[in-house]
Amino acid sequence: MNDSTSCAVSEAPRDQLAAQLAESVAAALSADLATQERALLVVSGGSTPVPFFHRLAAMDLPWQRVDVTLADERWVAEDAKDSNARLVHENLLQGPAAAATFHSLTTADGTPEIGAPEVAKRIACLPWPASMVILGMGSDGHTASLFPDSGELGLALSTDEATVAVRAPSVPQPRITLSAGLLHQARRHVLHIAGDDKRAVLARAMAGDDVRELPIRAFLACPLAVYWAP
Ligand SMILES: O=C(O)[C@H](O)[C@@H](O)[C@H](O)[C@H](O)COP(=O)(O)O
Repeated sequence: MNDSTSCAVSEAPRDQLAAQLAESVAAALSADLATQERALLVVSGGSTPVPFFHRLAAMDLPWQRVDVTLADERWVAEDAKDSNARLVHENLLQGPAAAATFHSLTTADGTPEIGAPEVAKRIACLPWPASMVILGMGSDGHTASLFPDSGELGLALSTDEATVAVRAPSVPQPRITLSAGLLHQARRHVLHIAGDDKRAVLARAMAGDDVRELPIRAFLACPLAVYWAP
């Protein structure tokens, strides 16, 4: 795995991949914490990151100096079963990593359109640039909540704002996403995916350039370190 090579692919069983990614994230946080007081890690939801969260949570790091937030979130209560905040609390903020500070992407407002400005203010107070952004990807090529069928995709790809409220016919709940511009600011970018279907989507993304068709394309030149397992 070479974090400086665009789209380098690491192939390993999923648990081994999770361990490798946890090592890489810990090294990035340690390197940044050697020169700055606090470091920021941006993670994604979904099913893929769970074993990685478990590995990272056990790492020996000065977690009390680490801020954690999400690339995107469903606009649901933090204790809802499909809340990414809940996923992070239950799987990452455990053991040594419980000392990290988590910053959610939701408010008590009824919609992300109302809550997004407050979340943006919260997010602006974090120690940017993030040490690392870890993205996932759906089989439609979405990443974070940048969905091909969302009316807000163009805004999320172009705005200088930190957050965008998103609705997409392909997903049941409204969402909030960090904008592509803010995600781009991170020092390091990782795409963590598993399965032959995701690999095929990535190959298709790498063979073209229409970001609206496959929004993951917005990150292919970051450079993006790809962690893939069968
Ligand atoms: O679900 C989320 O919270 C993220 O918005 C999404 O971008 C996710 O990373 C991909 O959909 C991959 O999800 P899986 O890991 O479940 O395939």
